[in-house]
Amino acid sequence: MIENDVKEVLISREELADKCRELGAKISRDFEGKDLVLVGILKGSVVFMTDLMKEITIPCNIEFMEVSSYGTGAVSSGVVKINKDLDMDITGKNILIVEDIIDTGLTLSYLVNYLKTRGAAGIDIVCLLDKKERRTNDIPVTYVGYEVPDEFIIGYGIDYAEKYRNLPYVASLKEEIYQK
Ligand SMILES: O=P(O)(O)OC[C@H]1O[C@H](OP(=O)(O)OP(=O)(O)O)[C@H](O)[C@@H]1O
Ligand SMILES: Nc1nc2[nH]cnc2c(=O)[nH]1
Repeated sequence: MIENDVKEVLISREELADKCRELGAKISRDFEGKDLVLVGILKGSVVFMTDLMKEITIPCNIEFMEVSSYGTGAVSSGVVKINKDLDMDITGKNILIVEDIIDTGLTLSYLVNYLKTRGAAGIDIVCLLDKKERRTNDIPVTYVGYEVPDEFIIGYGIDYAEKYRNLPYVASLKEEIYQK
């Protein structure tokens, strides 16, 4: 049972559903009349993206990119790699990057710079979880769901070594699992 490796449940499924409703309503208001493209960053954002997009009531395109910097473990390699790029031309579009978690900020600062080179009219970020105390790359995040402590976070799309993405809530992982 994957639940046995959970140290503490940090955000329940009910709280996550409420947060998606709240963020979806704000985004729908703020981007009314604009050419909006949601860009989900695989794989971690997949659950958040799915729940959030159902709460957005204005027309929008859905795109995905896959980038990685963490390899299979708990420590970032420091180098961001694009494994899957956008499928569409984003010239003149308003991009809303949908991320699960911001930690050092390396991934998002790399992505924002990259998307600027692709001719986007505007780039905003919605990030479910913010590990603020770990930030090394300062990056403006337009919408933040929750601040989380500097613990190893899993669940609701977020993995450790590709496991635990299917936990329906956000939790911290027991130290003995990732310090093995
Ligand atoms: O702020 P940073 O220190 O850059 O960390 C945040 C990034 O780390 C995670 O992705 P990961 O590379 O683990 O890939 P995944 O989404 O496929 O799990 C997460 O989804 C963010 O993209
Ligand atoms: N799974 C996971 N990925 C991360 N990437 C950056 N921080 C984290 C974290 O706490 N958990």
